[in-house]
Amino acid sequence: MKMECIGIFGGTFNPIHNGHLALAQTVLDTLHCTQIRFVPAALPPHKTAPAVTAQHRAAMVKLAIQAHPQYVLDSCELDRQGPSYTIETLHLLRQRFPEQSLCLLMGQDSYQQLPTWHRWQELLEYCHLLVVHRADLASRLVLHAEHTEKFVAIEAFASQCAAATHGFIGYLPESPPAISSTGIRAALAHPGQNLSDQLPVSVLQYIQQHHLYL
Ligand SMILES: Nc1ncnc2c1ncn2[C@@H]1O[C@H](COP(=O)(O)OP(=O)(O)OP(=O)(O)O)[C@@H](O)[C@H]1O
Ligand SMILES: O=C(O)c1ccc[n+]([C@@H]2O[C@H](COP(=O)([O-])O)[C@@H](O)[C@H]2O)c1
Repeated sequence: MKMECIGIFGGTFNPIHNGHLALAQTVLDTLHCTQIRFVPAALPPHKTAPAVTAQHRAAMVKLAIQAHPQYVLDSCELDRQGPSYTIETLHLLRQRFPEQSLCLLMGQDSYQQLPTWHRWQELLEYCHLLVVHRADLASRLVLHAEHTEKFVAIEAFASQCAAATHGFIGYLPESPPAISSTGIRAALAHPGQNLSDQLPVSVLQYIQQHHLYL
């Protein structure tokens, strides 16, 4: 029998953009997850505290995903104090979903930084890990030595996500568009630019209504 697979997509989402949404759609098409949980980081561990509050960032995620029945806003990191360590989020989600397969999603840039994450070697005890290629990153995926035995080709990875609760790594070579929140923030600081191909209109309207990123 196939196991339910839940995608976990953490990010600063400052703001959420079409690259994030394309990543989620590619994952849905590949893994047949029943849901993807978008988890905005309250205090991203490796970034300076965002000027835009976690509440605003979460509200933009909610708007961006509201029309998609398989996308869920998970605010669990907003309820915690201190840095938003992913291992703590996974611990919580594993308690909430003990029988399901959990798959942590991340872009290739995040994966290359993984050894700097809090208790990173324990991540695979809680979830699978799917790394998605990032078009604006020239280099190819460099697997961490600790992961070589856990890495499987994408077809086998999709099968493992339907058979095991955690423990495998996969790589999706299809790139979402080369969009970044950094680029969007820079563009928003110069009003008059057309960003409608980079983020949902509802998010753009929210940004304008609340005078964010000026
Ligand atoms: N265009 C993209 N292609 C592939 N992965 C992406 C893309 N944009 C973001 N991601 C991934 O989504 C996750 C959350 O990203 P994040 O919210 O930090 O957005 P970002 O665009 O990278 O932000 P910033 O430019 O502020 O660093 C990270 O794992 C990141 O690698
Ligand atoms: O747990 C950690 O130590 C850790 C370190 C860096 C990043 N993360 C998580 O990785 C996700 C993407 O991070 P960022 O900084 O690219 O938005 C987000 O959910 C962060 O909380 C987690």
